[in-house]
Amino acid sequence: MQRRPGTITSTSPPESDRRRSSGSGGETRDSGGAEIDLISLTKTYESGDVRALDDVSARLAPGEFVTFLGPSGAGKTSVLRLLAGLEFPDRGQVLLNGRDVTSVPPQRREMGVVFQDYALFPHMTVYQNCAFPLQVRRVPAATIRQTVDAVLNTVQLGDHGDRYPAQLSGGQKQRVAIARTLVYEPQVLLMDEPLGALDKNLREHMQLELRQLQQRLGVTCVYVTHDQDEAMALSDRIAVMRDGRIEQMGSPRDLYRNPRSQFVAGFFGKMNFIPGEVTGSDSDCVHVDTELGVVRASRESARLSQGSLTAGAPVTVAVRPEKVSVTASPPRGTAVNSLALTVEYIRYAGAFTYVDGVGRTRETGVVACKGPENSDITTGEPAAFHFPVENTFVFEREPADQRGAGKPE
Ligand SMILES: Nc1ncnc2c1ncn2[C@@H]1O[C@H](COP(=O)(O)OP(=O)(O)OP(=O)(O)O)[C@@H](O)[C@H]1O
Repeated sequence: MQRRPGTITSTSPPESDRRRSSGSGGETRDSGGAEIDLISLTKTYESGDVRALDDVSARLAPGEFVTFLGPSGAGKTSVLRLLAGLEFPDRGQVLLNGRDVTSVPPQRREMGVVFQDYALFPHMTVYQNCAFPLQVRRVPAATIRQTVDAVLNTVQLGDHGDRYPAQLSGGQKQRVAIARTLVYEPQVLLMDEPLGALDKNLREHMQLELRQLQQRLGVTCVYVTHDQDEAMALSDRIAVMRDGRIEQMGSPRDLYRNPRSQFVAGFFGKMNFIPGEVTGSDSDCVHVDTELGVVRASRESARLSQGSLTAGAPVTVAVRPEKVSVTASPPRGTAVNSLALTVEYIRYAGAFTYVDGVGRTRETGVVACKGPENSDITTGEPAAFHFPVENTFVFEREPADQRGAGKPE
């Protein structure tokens, strides 16, 4: 059954029978998530002197998984808290299926919230933890049993209902925390670093589970993390936040391939950054003088304002290690973007080999990511590092403390 746009649940019993049906395996089936509109959200906390959110706007499609990613203090949690109704904006609106819920209190929004600390009741079993919110709302016992059983099956804990939180692994506890929000049948799941407390292996496993669960239920998911790998693995789209604003929003692939700023480029995967100055441009390319030599970038991959295209403008050249080839001698023919460097390290990483090249001062360098073969390259010897003009970005130079993470180590 399709949900009516604009429906907001009250604290009354969940609409289990109308909206969710139990499959033969006792799994929950849901009819979809809500569309969310964030419109010009601006927020300054009373005790704070910084603007936590500054004109944040985004539209999230029903069933979409959107991650807010950014460094500490960028405003990620503030977005989530405004969405949940735990804070209210100074300006702007939150729409749920087109309906303004900006002033609606948290318990009247159809949203489940999961935080990093699972906040389970230690003296209650898994089943009781999930049943409690429904008991408080005086849902009939038979409905509670049916709903909790179905939800525990959904998170694959159907046979763990009698356990206490202390008898569960971190991943299982987090699944109970998720299950507890699903009993409300939310159209939206809000998650703030929910996997932050888990070790790497379990975290990766839970990422997969979370994504599968979200896709199965069709719920709209808003996720907060500062971990770019997690964001890439989970999301349909990522909003990269910085200083209370969305710097860029797009699919993981789009952000990786077409970063609009040095900050975003540095947040995804590894990136070589080489400082330089513009020497000129023609109809095809921007020319940049760097400590390693002259580099050209196609006009399409130059993210420069007209003012920064003038000779002498400080810029940063950026190229992905996997776009850099390295050979003992320069390639035949054109010498464009071919840098004569000294091989400092060769690092074998299983399927790949990283080759680190440095310039004369050894302060600036380029990392190439190659297949395992590299027999003609030797540590301490000269080599040519070359990369295509069309894969070379040029960004306005960022102050050192504002660059994104992710430079090749
Ligand atoms: N209750 C509050 N009172 C005052 N300032 C606050 C409050 N909550 C957040 N801030 C400030 O608002 C800004 C954004 O905080 P927010 O928690 O949204 O960032 P974040 O990106 O989630 O950071 P983190 O990754 O560290 O959790 C920060 O400068 C923070 O110090």
